[in-house]
Amino acid sequence: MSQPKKAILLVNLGSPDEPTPAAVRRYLKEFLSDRRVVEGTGLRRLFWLAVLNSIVLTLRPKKVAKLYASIWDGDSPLRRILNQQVAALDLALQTDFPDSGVQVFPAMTYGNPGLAKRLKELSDAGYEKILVLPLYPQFSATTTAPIYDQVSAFQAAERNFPEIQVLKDYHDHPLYIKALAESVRQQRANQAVASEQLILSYHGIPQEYADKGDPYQQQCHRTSELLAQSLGLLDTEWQTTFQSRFGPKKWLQPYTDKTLEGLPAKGIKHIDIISPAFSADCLETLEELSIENRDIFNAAGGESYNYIPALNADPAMIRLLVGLVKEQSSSWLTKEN
Ligand SMILES: C=CC1=C(C)c2cc3[nH]c(cc4nc(cc5[nH]c(cc1n2)c(C)c5CCC(=O)O)C(CCC(=O)O)=C4C)c(C)c3C=C
Ligand SMILES: [Fe+2]
Ligand SMILES: [Fe+2]
Repeated sequence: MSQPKKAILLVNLGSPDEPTPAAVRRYLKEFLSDRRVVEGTGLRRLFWLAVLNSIVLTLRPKKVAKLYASIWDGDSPLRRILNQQVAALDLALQTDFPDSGVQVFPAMTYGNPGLAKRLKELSDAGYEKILVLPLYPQFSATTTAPIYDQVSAFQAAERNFPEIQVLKDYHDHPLYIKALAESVRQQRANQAVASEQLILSYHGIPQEYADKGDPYQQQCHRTSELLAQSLGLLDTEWQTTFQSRFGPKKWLQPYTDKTLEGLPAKGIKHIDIISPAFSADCLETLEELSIENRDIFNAAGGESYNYIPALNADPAMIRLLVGLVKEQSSSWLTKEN
């Protein structure tokens, strides 16, 4: 009897197709029109769409295209690393479970390769089971929920569709914490001057979203606590901050840039900084954290600033992904299923 075709979809946020103002504009329009990302109904929604079209999409693409150009590496790092993660997970599964028949594919919530199109392609190609792994360790209604929305919209539009399962989060998964801890230890083993603090900088969300029940902030704090415990850090040796503010509203605090600006005056001049919410390096880490925030820290009197890369396609990340697949769909990995 032939086996049902099974697919694993690794999904990340998305990037523009190229680092040009026109491509960035298309990407930002799709991303920032999502009601999960910028909430609001009625007049608030109309006001946001007016601001988006008249101000944001006029001014931002030119500035952001330059930032993307400064980190572009034949492709957006986020998409290039997603493809590496897909290839590495696929290889690990074919090696460990050669008869499983499971195949791994990339998808992105916004831009290409788009999730909605990918689901339709897999369904048309006869895949009967799909495991969607959003590459967001912490669940947020602004990032993971849009993946659920696209899966539901796809199913709502079809008469018959594959069985689809979506992983909600892995913020406290032992293999995730272990992978983060290993990367901090590796950084610390090689440094000339010992760091005084580990900064855990997460992408922010508007404070209002957290107040209304988004569990993201709590999950970020839990990840930080588990990582600090695993590294045996004292309370004074680490702190959690939030980066990548967008717009004039209050976002989760403390803000990364303001914190970094204040550290040297408190006598903390040597730091390591890691961004556990990003499973792959991207604009927000390679540019904002590694360049902009480094400059802020150094200008305030900081002396060493070590950015610890995202887990990317490191073996520890792939072990985590294999672990997640086993837990979510262990039966897929045997021949009969
Ligand atoms: C209201 C706006 C935004 C919310 C809420 C938000 C949440 C959020 N985003 C990520 C992960 C990423 N964001 C990235 C870029 C990015 N984010 C926003 C806005 C919001 N994000 C914008 C406008 C942009 C684009 C760049 C810019 O114009 O400043 C990226 C990088 C993409 C890349 O191609 O490199 C990632 C990844 C998380 C995890 C999150 C909330 C939990
Ligand atoms: Fe973002
Ligand atoms: Fe940013």
